[in-house]
Amino acid sequence: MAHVLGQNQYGKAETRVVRITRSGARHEIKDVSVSVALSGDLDAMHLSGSNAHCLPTDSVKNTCYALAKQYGIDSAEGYGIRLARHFVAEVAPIHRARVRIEEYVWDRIRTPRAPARATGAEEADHSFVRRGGEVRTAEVHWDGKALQVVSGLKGLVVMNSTGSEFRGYLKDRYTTLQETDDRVLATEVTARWRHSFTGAEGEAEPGWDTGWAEVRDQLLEAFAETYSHSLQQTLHAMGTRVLDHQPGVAEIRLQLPNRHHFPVDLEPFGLRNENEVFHAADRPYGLIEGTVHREGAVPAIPVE
Ligand SMILES: O=c1[nH]c(=O)c2[nH]c(=O)[nH]c2[nH]1
Repeated sequence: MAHVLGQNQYGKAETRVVRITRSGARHEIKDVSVSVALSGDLDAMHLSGSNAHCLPTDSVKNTCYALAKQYGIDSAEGYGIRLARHFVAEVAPIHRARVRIEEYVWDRIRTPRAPARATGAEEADHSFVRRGGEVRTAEVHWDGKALQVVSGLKGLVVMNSTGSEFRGYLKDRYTTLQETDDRVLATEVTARWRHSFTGAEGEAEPGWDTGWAEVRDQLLEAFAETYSHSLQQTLHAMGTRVLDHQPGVAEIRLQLPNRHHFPVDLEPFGLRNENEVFHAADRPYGLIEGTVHREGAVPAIPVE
């Protein structure tokens, strides 16, 4: 008995598009994951092996980038409608398109040093923190004699849409990376800081909550205000900022994965990508880690 081909669809899932709009110094960012499923006259592809009706999923992905460049991403819905209409209108065998979009929302980092503007004083022009997903951590060790308290946070995702370069690095025969004087710098901060508090009789306990909030602010401010030659240098600036302002913190350890944003090559479609459309890669990632401690303090936060 013959079997019947039932519902089928295909497309590209989870294309990560970051669209930066640069209106002068003040940037806007849109960060989405797009999943497109197309269906239509695709029976022959499954039954006979003819690919004549198949627009490659690679082209579907490219379309996501190209339309983001040409029309921007005004809203997830608007972008989704544009994409869905595009495939049905432009690709003859395609009769239905389903476009799912997840949008990651970014807020501007607030820093006292940001230029005051009519539109949002104290908000950085090109430094952003991703909303949601952040976790506060604490680790306490007590062996009956010595107390060790380490506060922390993880999942704090930040981005500078400019103000970052990476050049002058060592090159060997396997180096293909091109130098850049203007790149997107994005990372997901894991920070742990050890308090000098010993819990001795009569020693005042620090305000854990206010201290934690201050450290978070200082990490964000340093990230936003540092012109970055590398993530390593930014790490040092962030750690130093915390030690400068928190006398009760003896050391801070930071783990900063470099969340690479690769400019998409739009030349094949006759479009110029002027640092506007990026592919946000999730792996592999550079992993930059380091401790900043006070002179004389013996680092005790474990290296993971
Ligand atoms: O800030 C960076 N540090 C690196 O060590 C590195 N390595 C790399 O390929 N890109 C970058 N960026």
